Amino acid sequence: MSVNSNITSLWGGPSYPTSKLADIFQFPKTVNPAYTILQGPQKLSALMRSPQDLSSTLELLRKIPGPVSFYIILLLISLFLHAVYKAYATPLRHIPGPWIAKFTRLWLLRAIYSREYQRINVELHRKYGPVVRISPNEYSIDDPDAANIIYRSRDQLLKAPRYSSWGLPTAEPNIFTSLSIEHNAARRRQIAPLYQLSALTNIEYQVDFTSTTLLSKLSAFASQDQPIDLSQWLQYYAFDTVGALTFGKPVGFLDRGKDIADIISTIHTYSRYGGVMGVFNEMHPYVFRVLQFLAPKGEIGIAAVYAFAAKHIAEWNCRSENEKTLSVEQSEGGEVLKTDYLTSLLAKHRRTPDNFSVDDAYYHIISNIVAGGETTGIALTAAMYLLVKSPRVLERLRGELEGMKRGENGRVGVMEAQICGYLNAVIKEVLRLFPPAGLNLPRVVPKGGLVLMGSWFPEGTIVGVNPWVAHANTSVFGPDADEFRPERWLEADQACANRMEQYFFTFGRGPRTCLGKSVTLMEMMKIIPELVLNFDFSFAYPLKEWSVRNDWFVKQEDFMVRLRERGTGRA
Ligand code: HEM
Repeated sequence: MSVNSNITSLWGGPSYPTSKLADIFQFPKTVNPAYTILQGPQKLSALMRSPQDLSSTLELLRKIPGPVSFYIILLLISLFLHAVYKAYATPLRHIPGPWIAKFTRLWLLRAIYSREYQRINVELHRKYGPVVRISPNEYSIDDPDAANIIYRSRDQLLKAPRYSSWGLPTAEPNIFTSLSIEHNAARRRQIAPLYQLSALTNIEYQVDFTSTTLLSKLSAFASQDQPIDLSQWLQYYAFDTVGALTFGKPVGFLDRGKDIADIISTIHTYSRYGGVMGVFNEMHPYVFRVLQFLAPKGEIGIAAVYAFAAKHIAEWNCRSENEKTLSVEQSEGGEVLKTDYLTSLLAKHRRTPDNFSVDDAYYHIISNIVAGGETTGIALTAAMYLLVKSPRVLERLRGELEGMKRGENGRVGVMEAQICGYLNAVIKEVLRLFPPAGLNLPRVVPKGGLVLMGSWFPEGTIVGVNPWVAHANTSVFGPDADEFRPERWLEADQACANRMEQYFFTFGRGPRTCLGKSVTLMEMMKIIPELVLNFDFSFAYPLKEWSVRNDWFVKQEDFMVRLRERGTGRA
């Protein structure tokens, strides 16, 4: 697959900011009764709950000329009988859950569409217990022993087809969306060493560069005593940082103080699309093509990320042979990061052109931006929010950090941060209380079925744990699981610590665990100390809460703060 074909085959962009995409799911207002049935999850569930609506719909259907209405009624009856059969002809019919979810995936669709799935899912488990039926063939699990089986490393369970909805049906699946164990493993092997913390420390100066830009922006806001949306600036920071690590220079969100080419909002809308569409993933290739057809053409949104990457590859290709050799030499010595991911991967291509193509490099770097920007921005926002809300924790953290050693350039080094016990406990607790991924991580029960929590789950059943549910489990994290208390990670005895560690789902579990975990941790370890040492933050509007929306990534907005420089840091 050539670089160009990749770019042109894309769904081009931000055409649908979150609110607009929602409109796509609303069918046109029309007198055609078939549309009345299809008008979206809310209407449909209302229809199912209300016999009056149902009878009026049947009345409408009756008005359609003879044979057509006959076939529609036949179709509805067969669908109904099929749903009833699926609901009860399973050994898992005793598993509790919302009544309607036994019969149709529409309950799940509606719950995800509501953008509050993490809250709904936690409440479901509080009401029904450790296993809940959330669709005719899908079960949400909250049990550490069952989780050990579902996310095991040997004989790993396949990812559920839902993941394909985050992929482009016209292209090779990416590492995250791939449903094939072999494909995923082969692709992961190509780059995994470059994502270890030891490799990343070589290029942490890229993080320092964007940190300095963020801190000077915040200083300016502090001197103007201007309220700012910190969630937005931390998103710019996270995207610029992962951009710098990937391409050797930031995309420029911080400098320009805006979402360039709507890249950030498009990635977010795309994650919402994947989450909602995943429930009926078999329709994704068709819906995607329609959206692609409707999307404005040009280098905007995700297409802009691809174009940005293609431009950097082209620039590298235009270098003289001498320069190229030099950059290969700079990156020689096996799998090491010398300047950025792209240069290292192109160097890998240069060393072993038959095993690793330029397109392979292209394939890998895109996922850095798509998977690594928003997630880290969310984690940083959660950290700052929880610290502003918890003066006790903030004070203890500052106490630890004030004496910490700095690197030569005056910035906090990851090696120094790694040995700060309380800082690491704070980061862990933030990621526990506010995991950025907010849907179940579904897997398919393999041939022969599985016994989970004493029940037999037949082959093909979908099972999964939601990080929000796991982290609210009081038997693992204690009766104060709802509280932000970093000390829990420092005080726990070995057995309890192991149990918490095993049930820590922020980055997933098992062989498909997050590849970029160390990238995020490095960013958090470096920037959180800088922020809390350099500034005092206070809520700009104490009575107004931030807004949180679950679109697979549980993103915050309107985290409005005022800042004051403390004079003890080194902004
Ligand atoms: C707070 C930050 C992050 C969170 C919460 C997060 C969360 C996750 C989760 C939960 C999964 C596993 C999904 C599953 O099992 O269904 C995952 C996979 C993945 N993540 Fe992250 N992630 C973060 C940052 C990053 C970064 C910075 C990168 C890249 C630079 C990245 C790249 C990936 C990739 C490539 C996968 C797919 C791995 C595979 O399936 O083999 N992530 N992430």
